[in-house]
Amino acid sequence: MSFDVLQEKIIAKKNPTVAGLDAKPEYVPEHIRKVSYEKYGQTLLGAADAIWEFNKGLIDALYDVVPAVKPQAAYYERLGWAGMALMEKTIRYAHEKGLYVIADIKRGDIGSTAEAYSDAWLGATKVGDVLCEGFNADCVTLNGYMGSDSVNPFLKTCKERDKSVFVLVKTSNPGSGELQNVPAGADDTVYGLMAELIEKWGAGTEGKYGYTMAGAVAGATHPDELKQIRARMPHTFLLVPGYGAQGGTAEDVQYAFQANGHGAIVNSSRGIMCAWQKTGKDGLDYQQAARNAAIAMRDDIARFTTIA
Ligand SMILES: O=c1ccn([C@@H]2O[C@H](COP(=O)(O)O)[C@@H](O)[C@H]2O)c(=O)[nH]1
Repeated sequence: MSFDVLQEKIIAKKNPTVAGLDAKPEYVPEHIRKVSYEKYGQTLLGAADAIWEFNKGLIDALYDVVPAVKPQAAYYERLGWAGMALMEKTIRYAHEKGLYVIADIKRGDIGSTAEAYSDAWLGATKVGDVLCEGFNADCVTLNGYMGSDSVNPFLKTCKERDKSVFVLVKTSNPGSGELQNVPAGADDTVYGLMAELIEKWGAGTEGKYGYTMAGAVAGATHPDELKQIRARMPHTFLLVPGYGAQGGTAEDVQYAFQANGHGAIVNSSRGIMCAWQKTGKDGLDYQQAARNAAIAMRDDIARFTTIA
């Protein structure tokens, strides 16, 4: 079961964190960009080549520290076809290094289109008689606010290919409350109803750690809601973005975990990828800086959360 694999990687590394790979050219140190731009010019291909070198370097520096990486699709899509190839190569390389890959795609659409997204990111596409694999991530993020028919095709693929999903419940951004915190139902909120739906969608697929294949996203920046979500979703693995760059702290994210320290993974993207920008060494030390930042995050979270 996919979340069992993730939980076991977390236990083995004693580290419930995921390193985000938000592929922005500005995050890549100058010495790497220079080589790629000389080869391909200042083009989308040049940017994708520079980010590929950067991603490989980050993965090499982090694979024995973190259990997972989370490439954010928007940054790859922005680079056109070169970005799509970069995404595929990055996922493959992370897998070669034993990392669990969460593709942050936040998709949501009508059933037939959701099926196409699901084939693309978790499954395979039938071409003639042949099933051709696409990105082959272990897990994707989804926007489930279109309802069960937008999520079901992904859950079908999860069952067939042992994958999992994280569905948005309470997002980390400042405006998330505009809709998600609106009162709804009998003494509830929109995000509370979504939490209930996700528990229902996943029911019956629990793995050995007790989590279903339908996980949920709950931001570190809203610790009160995080606490409530943890209590209301006992069978749901949580992805917790918002630590670090968005202001979430180790004290805040402790509420995402169950008493045994299981059931959640905390993301940091800029905090790890851009750590080199704070060392004053022009990015020549970007690998060491990323590694130090990932270790510091692990140790920070361990001050409040112990993994059994
Ligand atoms: O509620 C959400 C859902 C997803 N994200 C994504 O996580 C990372 C956060 O990056 P940082 O640099 O660590 O702030 C980014 O890819 C977001 O798209 C989120 O922030 N909040």
